Amino acid sequence: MTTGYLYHELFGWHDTGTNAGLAPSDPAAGLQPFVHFENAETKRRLHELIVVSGLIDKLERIRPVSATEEQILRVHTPEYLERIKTESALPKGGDAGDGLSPFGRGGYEIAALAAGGVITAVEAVLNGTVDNAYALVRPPGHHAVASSGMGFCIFGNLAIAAKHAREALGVGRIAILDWDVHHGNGTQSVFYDDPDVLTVSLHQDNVFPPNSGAALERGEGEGSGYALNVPLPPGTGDQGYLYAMDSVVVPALRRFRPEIILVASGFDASAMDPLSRQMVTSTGYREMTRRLMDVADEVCGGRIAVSHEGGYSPVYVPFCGLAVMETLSGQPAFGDPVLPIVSGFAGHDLQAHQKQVIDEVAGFVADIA
Ligand SMILES: Cc1nn(C)c(C)c1/N=N/c1ccc(/C=C/C(=O)NO)cc1
Ligand SMILES: [Zn+2]
Repeated sequence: MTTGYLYHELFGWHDTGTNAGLAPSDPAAGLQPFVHFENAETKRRLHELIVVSGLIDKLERIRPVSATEEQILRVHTPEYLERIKTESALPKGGDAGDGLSPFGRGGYEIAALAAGGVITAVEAVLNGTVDNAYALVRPPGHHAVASSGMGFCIFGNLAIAAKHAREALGVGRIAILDWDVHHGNGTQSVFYDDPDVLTVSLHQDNVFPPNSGAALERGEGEGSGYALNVPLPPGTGDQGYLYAMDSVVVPALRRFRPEIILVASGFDASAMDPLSRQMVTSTGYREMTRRLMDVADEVCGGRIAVSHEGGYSPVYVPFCGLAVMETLSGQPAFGDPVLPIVSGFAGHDLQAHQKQVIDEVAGFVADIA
């Protein structure tokens, strides 16, 4: 099994400042400056664990190539692209649109490298250089919509890569699974009316964006039925996520039969994440990846390309990400010293109210033609 791995130090230089990602510091309101939750550390620590664990020697290193303006414009408006370029040239940079997604000078070039990194990883999988790939990119992308960034995202990295695969490489059906704990609203919006791109989002119910990702968001027009959303209750642990994989994701992929599966891989559903309230452990991520690989082997020659999204625990993101990449590459587990703590939490078993949500969405899978 040849697994491609893409990372670049520039991703650690994306400057998100000290507004914590929630609101600019404001002493009068008691808001002290705080490192932005979407910071370099959570990605750099994952990269360094991949190196220190020795897994890096089992992976095929892929060098990112920056996305071109033409590639970015397949998803984003010219006005938005120009605004990012203009603000990126300023001494203190700018913001992607919601005041929570800042970038420093040169932020455009880094965001273009992130989007291009995902394109590069997808191309390596499609041309057979690697069997599957993980692009550890930053800034993340799954919240970005055509005319604005949001939720720490500047460009829709995976959406741009999927558009490239279809429009430049002639790929037919593409499935995009988003297991980041927040709704993959941006990716969904790009393909909402497209029956050839299936988007499936597993997320904690109504965390971010507000009022986004309900089970009844199922696509529109020609794309009706080709968006699936599983708004999981807070506290959902490994078995809840695995039941969602078995009941919704795998059956949907079997019916849809994509030519490649893309994954928006955030680790903010982990049991140690500060921005959400799920309980997934490295074992949960390992098993989710295993199930995805099994169905990918069935339907699309194992072709999977993964793009890093959120995940804000500097302690646990490394072990969750390592578990995914060990599974993708068929390597044995290095070990997760945090696992005894988080796997011991009560509530990992499938709960009735979680099963109810998942079973409702499972009923929609039959509408995939
Ligand atoms: C502040 C604020 N104010 N209000 C009203 C809302 C709803 C706010 N939440 N902001 C957030 C909360 C979480 C994220 C996570 C992004 C991610 O990890 N995506 O994968 C982004 C923005
Ligand atoms: Zn997230």
